[in-house]
Parts: sequence; C-alpha cells; structure tokens
Amino acid sequence: MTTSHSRFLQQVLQPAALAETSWTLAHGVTAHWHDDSAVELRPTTPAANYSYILLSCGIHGNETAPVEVVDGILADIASGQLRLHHPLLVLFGNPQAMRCGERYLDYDLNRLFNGAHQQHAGLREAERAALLEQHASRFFAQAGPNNPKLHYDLHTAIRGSVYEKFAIYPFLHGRTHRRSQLAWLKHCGIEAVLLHSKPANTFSYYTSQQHQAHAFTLELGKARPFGENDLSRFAGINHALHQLLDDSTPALPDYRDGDYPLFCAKYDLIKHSEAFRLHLAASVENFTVLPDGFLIAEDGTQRYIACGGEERILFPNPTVKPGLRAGIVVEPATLTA
Ligand SMILES: O=C(O)CCC(=O)N[C@@H](CCC(=O)O)C(=O)O
Ligand SMILES: [Zn+2]
Repeated sequence: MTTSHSRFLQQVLQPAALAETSWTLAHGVTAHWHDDSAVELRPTTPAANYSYILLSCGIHGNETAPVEVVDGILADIASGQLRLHHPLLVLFGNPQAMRCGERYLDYDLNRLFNGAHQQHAGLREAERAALLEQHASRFFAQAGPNNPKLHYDLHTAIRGSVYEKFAIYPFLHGRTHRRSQLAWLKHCGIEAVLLHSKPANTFSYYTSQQHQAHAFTLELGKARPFGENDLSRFAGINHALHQLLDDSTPALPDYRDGDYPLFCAKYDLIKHSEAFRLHLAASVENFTVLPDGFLIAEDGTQRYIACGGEERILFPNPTVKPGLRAGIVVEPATLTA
C-alpha cells in the first residue's frame, strides 16, 4: 500500500531550507522544528494535568511503518482533524539510515543511549544518540511535578512473531510497573509485554531511567520498506495515539493478571566473535518456545542451551556486531505488585 508523506516527513527525508522554523497549525497549535528530525508541538488549550508525550520512530532506518503512522498523526494535527491537548515532541530517529532503508549506517543507534555514545565518538549514530538525548532532556525538563512524562518508541521487527504486537518495558530498578500503562498498551492492541531485567542502552531505557518517563519500546509488526506497509495493520496504535493526544482515551480498567502474557528477560545471547552460530532458521518467529535441551547458539566453546521447556526466543539475529546482543531468552513472568 502506498501512502503519501506529509510535509513533515518530506522535510525529514529530503531536508530543505525552511523559510521559518516555527509556525501555527489548525486550532492555534504551534509547531517548532528544533532540527530536521525533531518537531515540537504545543496546544493552545492543554488538558488538565497534561502529559509531555514523546513519540520516536525510525530509530532503525528500515522500520518505516511507525514513521508513516507518526507522520499521519502530524498531518492530522496540522489539518485540524486531530485536536492536540498535550505538548508533543516527535523525533525521527535516524533519517540518514531511513533514506538508505537500512537499520543503521555505522552502529545500531538503539545500543548507544544512556551515554554509550561517548564510547563510540565519531560514528554517525553516536552523534544521533547524543542529539536525541538532548532533545528528550530539554522536552521533559519542562514538565512540572504533576505532568506525566510519556515516551513510546515505535519499532517493527525483523522476524514474524507469535505475538504480532508486543512491548518492552525497560528495567525499572525497583520502581513499580504501572498497570494503567499496561492497560493502555492493551488498548493499542499489544498482545504481550517483556519486562526487562537489567539496564540497556536503548532509547526507552534512557528516558525511563534518566527522566522517570513511562517509557516503552513498542514492536508493532514486521519491518518493511516505504511503500510496502499495510497501515491497516497499525490501526490499533494509530487510534490509541489519536485518543491519547486529543485527550479522549476512554476510562480503562487497570491491567489484570492474565489480560495478556508477560515475560521477563532471562539472559542475552551475546555474539562474542564471528564464530557465533545461531541454530534457529530465519523462519523461526519471535516468542517461539525453545524445547528443553535445545542448542540455541554457540560461540567457540560457549553453548547456549534451552532449559525447562518454557523459555522462548526473542530477536535472534546472528548478524549483529561482535559484543552485541544476538537474541534474548525470555520466560513467563507475573507482576509483583
Ligand atoms: O527484530 C529484531 O531483531 C530487532 C527489533 C528491534 O529493533 N528491537 C529493539 C528492541 C529494543 C528494546 O529492547 O527495548 C532493538 O533491538 O533495539
Ligand atoms: Zn527497531
């Protein structure tokens, strides 16, 4: 399905000198380009206890459907079809990689947040991570104590998935998982959530940890190039974000145990060297159950063997750079509070 891109996404994909960086949209909403990939919108009539909402997309340049969903939201705000009632920052994560249709150019951007970019100075994605952190920091610094901070980092995955739409809840260092947020994710059509068990250098971990945002990575389907996305498969997130932004989300009962499955991360498969071998075919989907005793991967003398029969595989990818995560072994989890 081909979709036309609004002037926002056109500016990201083909930056042109802007006559003005700030202007007014329908209903008096003000828009401001901080740079060619960061646009901040302000409503004239904010909701009571308005939230600061950060939407990021295109952190991986080949994950184009979320970019088109977010672009459609911007177009609807611009035309007045969507009435914005919360401050909104939209970050198009990696425009250079988006233009090339690649996950990244020099290094996976979603491994460079939380200061990790400092160890990779000079790489294009290291500069992007530093810039995106600055944008997020400036935006969230404006929030008062009663303004919730929300960050939804929208992705699509390389492989198919037993649960087509799922979310990743960054490690909270003992803070409580919010059942209201889990309920909103259900409202988006999310079918499973992974509760992370340790810090990470992802964008959602960064905003969660550094800014105490309610932050999630959302995996919304399969990664396809621009022009090949069926946006009807993204109707759930699109609708829920429209409601969030125009403050019309219906009252949602908090997540109850069993509403959808939760998983926790048990351990990462690390690709230590080019000797890393993954024993899962390309057709194996995310969240596929690993039979007890199954040899998942090996790297020299290190062998990763499934244990117990309830473990599942997530994001298996033998092509990552050495030193990086080549998959996550997850297992069923429940909330403690
Ligand atoms: O499909 C894949 O193998 C990767 C999909 C993807 O980009 N996932 C994110 C998850 C981020 C997180 O753990 O919060 C990533 O790997 O960066
Ligand atoms: Zn991604």
